[in-house]
Amino acid sequence: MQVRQSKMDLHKEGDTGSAKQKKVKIVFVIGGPGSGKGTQCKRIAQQFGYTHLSVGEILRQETSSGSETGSMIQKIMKEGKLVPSDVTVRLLQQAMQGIDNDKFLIDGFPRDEENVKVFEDLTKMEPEFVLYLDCPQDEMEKRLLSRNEGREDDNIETIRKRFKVFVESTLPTIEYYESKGKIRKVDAGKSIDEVFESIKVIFSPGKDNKVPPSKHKCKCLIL
Ligand SMILES: Nc1ncnc2c1ncn2[C@@H]1O[C@H](COP(=O)(O)OP(=O)(O)OP(=O)(O)O)[C@@H](O)[C@H]1O
Ligand SMILES: Nc1ccn([C@@H]2O[C@H](COP(=O)(O)O)[C@@H](O)[C@H]2O)c(=O)n1
Ligand SMILES: [Mg+2]
Repeated sequence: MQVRQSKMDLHKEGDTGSAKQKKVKIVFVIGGPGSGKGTQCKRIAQQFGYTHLSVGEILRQETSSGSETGSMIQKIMKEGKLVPSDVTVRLLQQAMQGIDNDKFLIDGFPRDEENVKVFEDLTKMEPEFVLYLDCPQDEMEKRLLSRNEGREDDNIETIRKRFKVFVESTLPTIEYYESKGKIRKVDAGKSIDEVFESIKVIFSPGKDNKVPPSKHKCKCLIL
């Protein structure tokens, strides 16, 4: 069953049917809170033609919809916890289905092993690679406390809870992708420009991005 006509047709649950093939390249961007995911994704999207989707932003938008799901999400985010993966992945799928691009940067995803499993089950896709912004915690804390964007979760109490979730739930997903040879780690504790210089190497074709040429192409999906 298709929801919308788009160059990007993702699986919907129960859609095991037609043999239409689509090529979509997905890069997950993970790192601790304040590691600079949003900042760097904007630059990558601009320079390399990706569509940047921030999962945190998608969830925040849902909180202003007035729906019951929105209220549930708002409560969870305030506590620095993780939204159930079925909710998150469905909202992410909806956001992707409306976009006519075949290259996506998914910022802030996955956050735990359940995110990974539900994403793989519902979309039948895997990321091309996972960009990991590795940043010292004291630097991330400093950045978040001076971010000043009015986010309800940018207070010291919630920030510490988010760090705990990162260590306990998100780091294991990095190990999972490491075992698949998909982690591209950069030192995100440097200046914005310096971090982007390291990232450019990873995204530039023909550079030492450790993606073997045969695997660098988009995956073909059978829908
Ligand atoms: N390399 C850097 N050096 C100094 N400040 C930075 C750097 N990267 C980002 N910042 C600043 O730190 C703050 C957090 O950055 P950003 O919003 O990109 O992080 P994030 O990883 O998306 O965080 P979150 O997970 O909370 O959404 C912003 O105010 C941003 O301008
Ligand atoms: N996969 C995700 C991503 C985010 N959340 C929730 O949103 C909060 C903010 O996310 P940012 O990426 O903008 O920092 C995060 O603390 C979680 O509450 C989520 O549940 N699952
Ligand atoms: Mg962000």
